[in-house]
Parts: sequence; C-alpha cells; structure tokens
Amino acid sequence: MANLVLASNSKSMPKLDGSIRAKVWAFIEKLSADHTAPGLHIEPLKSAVDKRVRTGRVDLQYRAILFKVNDKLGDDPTFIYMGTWPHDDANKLAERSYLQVNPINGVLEAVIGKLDGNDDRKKRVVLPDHDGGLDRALTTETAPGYLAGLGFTLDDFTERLGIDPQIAADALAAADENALMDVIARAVTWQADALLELATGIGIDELRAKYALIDATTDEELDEELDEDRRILKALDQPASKMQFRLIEDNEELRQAIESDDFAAWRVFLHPEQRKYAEKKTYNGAFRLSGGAGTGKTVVAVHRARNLARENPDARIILTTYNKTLAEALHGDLLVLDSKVPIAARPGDPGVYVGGIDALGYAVLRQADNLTEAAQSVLGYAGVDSISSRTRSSLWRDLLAEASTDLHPKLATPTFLENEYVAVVLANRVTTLEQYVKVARAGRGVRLSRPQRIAVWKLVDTYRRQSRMDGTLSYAEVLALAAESLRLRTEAGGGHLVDHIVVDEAQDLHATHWALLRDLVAEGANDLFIAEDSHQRIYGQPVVLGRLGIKIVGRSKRLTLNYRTTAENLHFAVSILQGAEYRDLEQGDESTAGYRSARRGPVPQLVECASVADELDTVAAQAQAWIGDGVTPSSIAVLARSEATRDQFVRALGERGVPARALENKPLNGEHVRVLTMHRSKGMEFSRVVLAGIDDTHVPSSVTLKSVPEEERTEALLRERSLLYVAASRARDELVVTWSGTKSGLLGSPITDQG
Ligand SMILES: Nc1ncnc2c1ncn2[C@@H]1O[C@H](COP(=O)(O)OP(=O)(O)OP(=O)(O)O)[C@@H](O)[C@H]1O
Repeated sequence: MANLVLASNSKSMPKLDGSIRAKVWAFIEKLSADHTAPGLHIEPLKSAVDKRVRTGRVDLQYRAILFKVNDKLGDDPTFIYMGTWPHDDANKLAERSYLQVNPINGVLEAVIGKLDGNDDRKKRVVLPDHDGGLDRALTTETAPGYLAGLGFTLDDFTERLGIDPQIAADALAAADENALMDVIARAVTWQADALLELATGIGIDELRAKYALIDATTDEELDEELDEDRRILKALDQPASKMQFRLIEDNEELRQAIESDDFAAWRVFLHPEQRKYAEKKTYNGAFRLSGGAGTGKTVVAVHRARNLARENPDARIILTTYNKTLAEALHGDLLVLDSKVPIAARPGDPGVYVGGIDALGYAVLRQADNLTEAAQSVLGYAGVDSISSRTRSSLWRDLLAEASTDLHPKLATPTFLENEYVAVVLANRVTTLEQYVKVARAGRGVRLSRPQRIAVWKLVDTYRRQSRMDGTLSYAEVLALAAESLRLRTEAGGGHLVDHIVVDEAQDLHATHWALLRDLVAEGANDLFIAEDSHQRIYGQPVVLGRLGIKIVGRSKRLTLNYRTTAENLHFAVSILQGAEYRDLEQGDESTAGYRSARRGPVPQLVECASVADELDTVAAQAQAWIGDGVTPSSIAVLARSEATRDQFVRALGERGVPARALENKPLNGEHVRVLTMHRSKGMEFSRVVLAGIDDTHVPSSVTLKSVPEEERTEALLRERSLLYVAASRARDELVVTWSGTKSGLLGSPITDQG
C-alpha cells in the first residue's frame, strides 16, 4: 500500500463539483490500495522540472497532480496529492511543479506554477553571497520598503529564516502593506504567513520559535548522506511543513477531506502554533488561548478535545461553550474532524460530552444525589422538588413593578439585580442578610451602602420565595446548585466527575459558570483548556479567573493570524475596537496588536441611506446583486441589532423578491438569505454580510444603555462595541454597512463613504 500525503489546495486549483470530488476519492482510494493499477494511468512527464511529478487519471477530463517519493528503506512509495485540474492544465502545471526541502530550515515546500504566469520553470534561486547581487540591488537601486523600514535585512530573511531570496528581496522592497500582500500571494504557505507576521513587527527569533524552525544547515540528520527523497519524507515532520502537507493515516479522514468542499483545511492543515496548542501532551494546569475573531480558537478547541480523547479513550472530557446552538456546531465539527471520537451521553461518562454550559449544569444536577444539601447551602432551603422548571425571565421586572423598594431607582433594574444575584449572591453562596451585608463585592462597578444592601437583599429574598412557590429555578441557580453538589461530592471523598474540560467562547461565562467548571475537574494537568476573546464579550460582566480558583500563571497564549476574513474586513472590524480599553480574563490589557490576514478582498462599503425605506431597498438590492453574481443565498447574512429590526428586514427582503428567513434558535436549511441578530451571529461566518441599521440610536442600543446604572454604563458600552466587532468579523469575503439617519458613533474611521 502506498502512503498518502495531502497538500493544501493550490491557489490555482479550480473548484470541483461533487461528482468530480467523488471520482477524486475513488482515484485516491485505488492509488492507496495498489499504485501500480493500470486504470490509474500514473504517468511521469518528459519535460518536467521535478522527476518525481506524476499525473494520474481521475476521468477523461480531469487529471490529478502528484509527486511520487520513494523511501529507500521501505517498499512503498509515498504519493503527495497536490490537486486535480482539467486535463491540459494538469499537464502544463505538472511540468512546472516541484518539491524542495528548504536548505536553511528543512521545511518541505511545493511549488505549483500559475497557468497564466510567466514561465516559472526554475528551481529555487541560489542564495547570493553576502555582498552579492540581491543585497546590492536592495541598497542601491531600491528604496527601502515597509519591511526594510522595520529594520529587517535580506540576510535576516534568507539566511536566518530560509525565505526564498527573490520573494525576500521583493518583500523588503515592497513600499507598503498592499505591495507586500502582492508579494505574499506568490510565496509558499509558510513563507507567506511568516512574512505577514514579520510585518506586524515580531522579531526573527520569535518567528523561528513560533514556526519551530530548525537550523537545517547544521542538522546532522539532514546531512548529505540522506538522499533527496528521504530528505523530503523527513521534512514532512517539520511543524511548518504541516501547514501545507499532511500524512494521512486514516482512510476515512482522507475521504472526508477530499469530499468536502474546501478540503476542510481546518481539519488537516494547522498552523504550527495551532497544532502546538491542540497537541501539547501536558499543560500543568489551566491554559488560556485568546485571539482575535477568526483566528481558529474553535478549531483548536475541537482538535484539543479530540486529541485528549485519542490519548486516553477512557478519559471523561467536557467540550462546552456559551449556548446550545454553538454547542451543536461544536458537536458537528468534532464529528467532522473524527467520526469515531467517543461521544459521552452524560458528563462523567468516558468520551467527550458536548453541551452548552447551562445544559451541562442541568445534566450534572440531574445526576446529583445530594441536591438537598446543595440547595440548603446555596439557597438556604432544602425543599427543591423539581429542577426542570425555569424561573420566568421577567421575574425581577415583575417584582420591581409590584413591590415597593428603598433601592435607589438607578439600581432598581432587572439587569442590575440579576447581575448582583449571580456574581455576588450565588457565587458566594449567600443565604442570609447577615452574610450579604458582609460579603466582598469584588469586580462590581457600583458601591452599595448598608441600607442599599438591605434593600437589595429584600428583593433577593422575595425573588427566592416566589421561585420556591412556583417550583422553579433560574439557569444561574441550576449552575450554582450543580457546582455545590460537585463540591460536596469531592469533600465527601467522591472524587471529581470529569478529567478534562475544553471551553470555547469563555469570555461570556459568568461567575457561576466558572464555579461549575472549577468544581467539575480537579486542579492539575490538562484540567481546563480555555478559548476566549475578551473583545467579543457581549453578555454579562468581565470576571477575573484568578479570583474564581482558576490560575493560569504563565499558561496563556494568543493567536493572531485570521483565517476567516480578508485583510480589508479585518482592518475594518478592528477599527471598531479602537480607543476602547478591554481587560482579559486575567486582568491584563486585551490588545489587537499583530492581528492579520493573508486574504485580500474589497474594502467594506459604508452606505448612508436617505430613509428607512431607502435602506430596506438598498439591502435588498445588494443581496439581489450578490445572488445575481452567483453567490448562494445561504452564504449571505443580514445582521441587525434587535429582533424587531431583524424581522423588518426579513419582511422587506421577501417583499422585494429576495428569499430570506430569520435565523433564530434552530438552524435553517435551504437557499435563503439568513437574517439574524448580531447576538445570534456569535461564532458563525458567512461569505457576504450586511450590517443593517447601524445608526446612532440602535448601535449602541440606547434602550440597553438606559437599562443599566450609570456606574455600569462603561461596561455596557464596551459590550455594544464588542457586539459590532463580533458582527463585522463574521464576513469572510465582503462586508456592507448601512444606516439611515445619523451614522453610529461606533463605526471606526470610515474607509469609504458612499452616498
Ligand atoms: N489552520 C487552518 N486552516 C484553514 N482554515 C482554518 C484554520 N484555522 C481556522 N480556519 C478557519 O477559519 C475560520 C475561523 O475559525 P474559528 O471559527 O475556529 O475561529 P475563532 O477564533 O473561534 O473565531 P470567533 O472568535 O470569531 O468565533 C473557520 O472557517 C475555520 O475553518
């Protein structure tokens, strides 16, 4: 049997339809079973630059390009599958394609020429000597460019990093970011990403460490003794090679990769940093992975959960996130990554239990055999008969309407009371007024005098009595009870329920969520893997992990390379955050420094509309135009600040002949434009996005800002800013922002203003 290596999709490969992909799979399956089978028509090319290149017959019209690499030690060759092209293109490209091991760092590189490019039949450019041509060209004939201005030299790029000399020289000469992006588009995968990182100002040594680059010039194992083919096979092990190549060990994995639309690159090709965090054997405690929108935090979280399960099939693992819809997406991704991963039906069973954090709390509590004691300790009474009925969300509002209160009117709001109840009362298991007047209220914006505390407590007491009478528990109470039941269980020597927790969207979890997670798993190796982005906190108050018993201490990393959006959309999304100060889960400053994307696209359009009716027309026309250009309606989204605006746009699009549906709790099937609230868009992505209704009354939402006390307004405004950032960062390819009336003050520096 031949070994198979999958290379990431070449930029020049056409999109293949489903029937061709099925034939590619059949071809690959045959190839791996018997590479000598005559039906495969594996053929070398006479005038090929690289003697290893082969083409193989997928069908009469299509041929695959492969490299055949022989391992002298074994019998079976390794085939590196580069992609499938129409017959004539495949032959032309194959002649010019070549594999090489980077002589400086040992990374494997594959170059596939462009069909319309100049004749690129050349091998790697030979490094010039120190005072040779390229250096001189740079210093005497070319004005120092953007990267040269950061202090980099040609030697840094070529000799210390191993970047192709021509690419390095062009990159150094590129006058600005735009010109640099054009150079990057010509570079092989790892070099393109490395140049992007260098443009953000990181140093050569840091880059070498991030990409785990070795010094191949002194590496004994890569010495002359090894022939070229063995050197190629060995190079596959380099982390930076794995950005482009992946030895596939599992047939099912290969089939899924080939049959999926975009080769599901996130499953197969991880960035060396992503891979490191996903595969590291042991973290000596909780680990926090932060990073901008679209940097692959969810991807790493899913890989991490799968790897933990692979490492120990008996391990009891939790993969959780903020809500049910996101959890369903995680569940789907986990099975796409590995259909054989054991899924646990209940938390505490071997395998991966996937669920939203509230559902997790409920599932834990359902199993608890100490509910009475837990209720006594958390709520101050034992008689909880049922845990399945939820307290109505309007209860605080109803109580405030019915009962007279001495609480200052600015604090007498449902939002303030709910936050106080969760972050102070439940988090500290406060059951009496005596406890409440003394408890530390760390992290709460508003200071409370003793009489104010008494007034709050009266309302808390009424809230609890009412829920007790109704036989209901709030989501936060379920979580607090679940956490307490776990704590009591461990205290009684019952051990912890699970071994590892992986949590995504962690910036939105509140104090009782964290209490549950902390009590689920013993403090120690690989206990908690936390993926989060504080810039995307759109619910609740910030928390400080250290105060909740979760000590990260130096185990915190940040991803900065965006895989989702174009550089233009990313720039726009990040501009929304400018001027505001954010704190991460460890109270450090959250920054956007180094965020970057290798993809290019159109600049986001900002469109001022004359009236609401004009805006409805504009959005419908935009959606219609995209559909007319062949964009599938389900990859277009219109995002609105409120449910009312969402519904208005669904109607308006329908009336104007654009198929559109509101995306609420349940996923939608079918070819309709998705219209959803910005909150609902959390964790999602679409090819084309319209942010609609971005005027100064709705964004930030004046209604929401009014509902919080003055002292909490800064936080509330940060959440509004984050919400717009979340919404803007959902667009993969194109972004349009519309409003009528006065433009939202949260829109960053305008890029283009139309109308
Ligand atoms: N190594 C990779 N190769 C190719 N695509 C990737 C890679 N990593 C992530 N992606 C893709 O980038 C997109 C964003 O990834 P993901 O959703 O994991 O990011 P995120 O950081 O969790 O984003 P957000 O914070 O906005 O939810 C997805 O389409 C994902 O498939």
